Amino acid sequence: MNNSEVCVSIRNVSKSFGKHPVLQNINLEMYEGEIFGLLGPSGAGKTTLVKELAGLDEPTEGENFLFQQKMPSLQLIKRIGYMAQSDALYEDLSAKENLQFFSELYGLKGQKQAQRINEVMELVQLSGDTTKLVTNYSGGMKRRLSLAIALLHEPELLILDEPTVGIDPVLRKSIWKAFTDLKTQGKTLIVTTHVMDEADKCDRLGLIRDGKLIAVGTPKELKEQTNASTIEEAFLAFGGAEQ
Ligand SMILES: Nc1ncnc2c1ncn2[C@@H]1O[C@H](COP(=O)(O)OP(=O)(O)OP(=O)(O)O)[C@@H](O)[C@H]1O
Repeated sequence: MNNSEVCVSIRNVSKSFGKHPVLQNINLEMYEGEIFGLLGPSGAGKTTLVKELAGLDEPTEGENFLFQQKMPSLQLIKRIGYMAQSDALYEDLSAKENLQFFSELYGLKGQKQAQRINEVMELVQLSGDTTKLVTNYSGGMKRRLSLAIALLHEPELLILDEPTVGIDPVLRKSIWKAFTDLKTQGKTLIVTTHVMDEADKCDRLGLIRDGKLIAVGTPKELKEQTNASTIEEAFLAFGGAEQ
């Protein structure tokens, strides 16, 4: 993995909201073609960090680089797919109309647009509900539609903030299968999660607590370093709080 190209470089990044430090001197590199998991309890700073990586916020100190370019960068928008923690969907439109709207933003038109909409809806198993209004979607369906939107323009880097919240275990499994398929195609995925069995599916993990990166490594390395049999135990041994 370390021979791969660096895709994301987080350099001395700190972030404060007023006097409240939320990220404290984070240094981290992520490589092309890996699934990198950011794991930490609620309020640890995961969303704040991935928002910066998606170009939606900026650090108070330090710099973030994606594909060797400093963020935020408008040029990189087409290369990134971002799925926010709360779904940013038009409730009064159908799923298909939402997808068409976002396709236009990315310059996807005509036959290519129709093809991509079919592909992503199949991937998230919503093909039968394309014409339904989003307001009539369940929470899990909305999560899946948000994921479909993030995938529309075939981005090289996917930044997914708790992508499987509210999704049942069976579908969660198939979504993780889709993540590993995307990785096989050479995509890079950054996934924030609280869920320990998801953490185990990542190639590498960054454990975050109170805005600090307390450990980085493969799930196996993190468990071995702490003599732990589970990621949860490893997290606690590194000084993390209860999940
Ligand atoms: N715009 C903001 N203004 C003030 N404080 C903020 C803002 N955004 C986030 N915070 C604070 O920053 C801290 C980290 O929040 P963040 O959402 O990054 O955590 P998280 O690890 O993603 O948590 P969760 O898993 O619950 O989403 C929290 O204390 C939160 O209240």
